[in-house]
Amino acid sequence: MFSSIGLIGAGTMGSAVLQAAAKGAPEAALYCSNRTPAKAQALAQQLGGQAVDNAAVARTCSLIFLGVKPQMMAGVLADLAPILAQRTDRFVLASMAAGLDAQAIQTLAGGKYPVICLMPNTPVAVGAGVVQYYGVDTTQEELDAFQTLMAPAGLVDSIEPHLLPAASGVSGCGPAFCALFIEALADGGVACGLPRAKALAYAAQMVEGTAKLMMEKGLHPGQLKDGVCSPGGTTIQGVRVLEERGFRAAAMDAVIATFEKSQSLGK
Ligand SMILES: NC(=O)C1=CN([C@@H]2O[C@H](COP(=O)(O)OP(=O)(O)OC[C@H]3O[C@@H](n4cnc5c(N)ncnc54)[C@H](OP(=O)(O)O)[C@@H]3O)[C@@H](O)[C@H]2O)C=CC1
Ligand SMILES: O=C(O)[C@@H]1CCC=N1
Repeated sequence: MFSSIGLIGAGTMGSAVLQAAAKGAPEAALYCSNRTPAKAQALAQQLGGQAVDNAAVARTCSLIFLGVKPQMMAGVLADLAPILAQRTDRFVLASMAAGLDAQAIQTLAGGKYPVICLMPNTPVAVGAGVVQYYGVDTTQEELDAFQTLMAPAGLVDSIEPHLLPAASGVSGCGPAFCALFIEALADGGVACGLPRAKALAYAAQMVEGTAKLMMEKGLHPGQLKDGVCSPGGTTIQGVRVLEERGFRAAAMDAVIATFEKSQSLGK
C-alpha cells in the first residue's frame, strides 16, 4: 500500500517513527529530510533510505510523516502546498504534531488530502511505545496498512479524533513524567546512601517491571499497591507521604495541563 515512505523533520520523534515504519514495511523505499541535513543523512544511512529535501519527499512519497514542531508546520506546509497540489497520485499526510488536528493539517497543506494524525511517544524508539491515530478522508485500507506499518512501534491504537489530546497527555507526554518519577526515586535512594548508577538502574527496572506485572496479570493499580503494602510495614509509610504531598492530584493536573496546552496549540 505505502510503497514509498517519507519523513519531513528527522528529530527525536520523527526518526523513531520512521525506524518503526521501516520495520513494518521492509519493502518500502524510505526518504527523509531535515532542516539540518546531517540528521536526515544519518537516519537515511541507518535505514538504507535516501536523504533528500522537503520538496522531494512531498513529490515522491505515498505516505509522508510530518515530524516538525507544531509551530513550524504552517511554514513547512506553505512551501509544500504547490508541490502537493500538482500530484495526481494518491498520498497520505501523517502528522504527529501535538495540538494540530487533521482539518488543521488539510488547511495548512492547501487541500482535503487524506490525513492521519498520530500521537507516538519516545519509547517507540525501542519498540515499547504507544501510538494512537485516526484518519480523515482516508480509506479503511489505508488505515489498516498504517496499523500494520506501525506495529513494530509497540501498542498501536485507533482512537476517536476528539480523544487524541487526552491520550497525548497520558502516553505522549507521559515518558517525561515517568522519567521525573524515576529520577526522584533515585534521588531518594542516593539520599539514603545508594550509589547513583545503582539507584537509577533499580528505579527504571522497577517501573518497567511494575507495568509488565500489571499488564501481564491484568491487575488494577490498586491491587498492585495493596500487594506491596504490608500492614504496619514500610511501604504504607511512603504511600502516606505521597498522599499527603498530593502526588495523585499532581499527576492528574499534569495530564490536564498538557490537554489544555494541546487545545491552545490548535487555535
Ligand atoms: N518528543 C516527543 O516525545 C513527541 C513529539 N511529538 C511531536 O513530534 C514533533 C517533533 O517533535 P520532536 O521530535 O520532539 O522535535 P525535534 O526538535 O527533535 O524534531 C523536529 C525536527 O524538525 C526539523 N525541522 C525544523 N524545521 C524544519 C523544516 N523547515 N524542514 C525540515 N525539517 C525541519 C528539525 O531540524 P533541526 O535538526 O534543524 O532542528 C528537527 O530535526 C512535534 O510536532 C511534536 O509535537 C509527538 C509525540 C511525542
Ligand atoms: O511536548 C510536546 O509538545 C510533545 C507532544 C507530546 C510529547 N511531546
